[in-house]
Amino acid sequence: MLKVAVFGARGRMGQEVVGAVEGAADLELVAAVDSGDDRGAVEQADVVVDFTTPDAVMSNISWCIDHGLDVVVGTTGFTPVRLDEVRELLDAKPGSNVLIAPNFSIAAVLMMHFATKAAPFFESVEVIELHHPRKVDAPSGTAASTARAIAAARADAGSPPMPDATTLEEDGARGASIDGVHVHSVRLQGLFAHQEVVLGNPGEMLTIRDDSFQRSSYMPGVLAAVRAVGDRPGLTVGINSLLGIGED
Ligand SMILES: NC(=O)C1=CN([C@@H]2O[C@H](COP(=O)(O)OP(=O)(O)OC[C@H]3O[C@@H](n4cnc5c(N)ncnc54)[C@H](O)[C@@H]3O)[C@@H](O)[C@H]2O)C=CC1
Ligand SMILES: O=C(O)C1=N[C@H](C(=O)O)C[C@H](O)C1
Repeated sequence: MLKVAVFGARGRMGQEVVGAVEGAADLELVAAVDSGDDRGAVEQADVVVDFTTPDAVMSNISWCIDHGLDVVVGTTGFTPVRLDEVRELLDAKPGSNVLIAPNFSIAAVLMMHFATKAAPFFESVEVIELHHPRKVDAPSGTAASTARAIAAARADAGSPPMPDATTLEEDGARGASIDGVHVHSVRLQGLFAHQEVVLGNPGEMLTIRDDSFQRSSYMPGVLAAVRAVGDRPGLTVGINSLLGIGED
């Protein structure tokens, strides 16, 4: 039995992860902790799963590395700078493995993969993410990660800058620009988690869209990561390699 602890256990995702771990025959839930709870039982775990907040997650990872525990992280807020900080923590105290994924849903992982492949074939690409209004961060971690991957794919392919004549703009009207890719965030009652990547050429358009309707959509990916992280030294970003989908 692989022993699992959950950080953020009383949150929306944490509760779903607790249920998924309890329902898996090969996993044992040894601790379910939230803000302010005692962490004593976490030290028995093989793997900690973190779905907390962008403010808390770096110190949580650091705590796990200090205690020699492997970590699966779904919490958002991971810029390239933060990923480098995690690598530095691992270098300073080897022994733990960390897997960080902006999105554990198969549909979202494929959406990001297809969008990255398609991006160099189009003159214009923008990202529109739509979420429930209780979400605290914008843009979503998935959208930020998609934009970075699209920008990298276009740079590798030698794509020219995207056409855009905007010189007069109300603040924020063109969304966030992440590595030059515009990202627009919608927060709407009734929605859960959705993203479109829109790609345009003269006379044609491609839309790549994924929809998560419920948090159970993340659980196969989270449990696959829990089972795999022990065999993946250092930092793994994304679950593409676990699913055999191209490169992370
Ligand atoms: N990677 C993925 O596939 C997904 C990622 N997320 C991300 O997961 C994170 C959590 O989302 P939700 O569950 O909706 O948020 P939430 O606000 O419902 O839950 C966060 C929980 O973390 C707790 N918490 C805060 N600091 C803590 C600490 N230091 N130790 C332990 N617990 C702590 C809070 O008290 C709260 O219960 C967000 O960053 C969200 O964007 C959400 C869905 C899927
Ligand atoms: O907060 C959420 O709900 C979600 N957060 C993740 C993100 O920011 O990308 C994943 C998914 O979109 C749901």
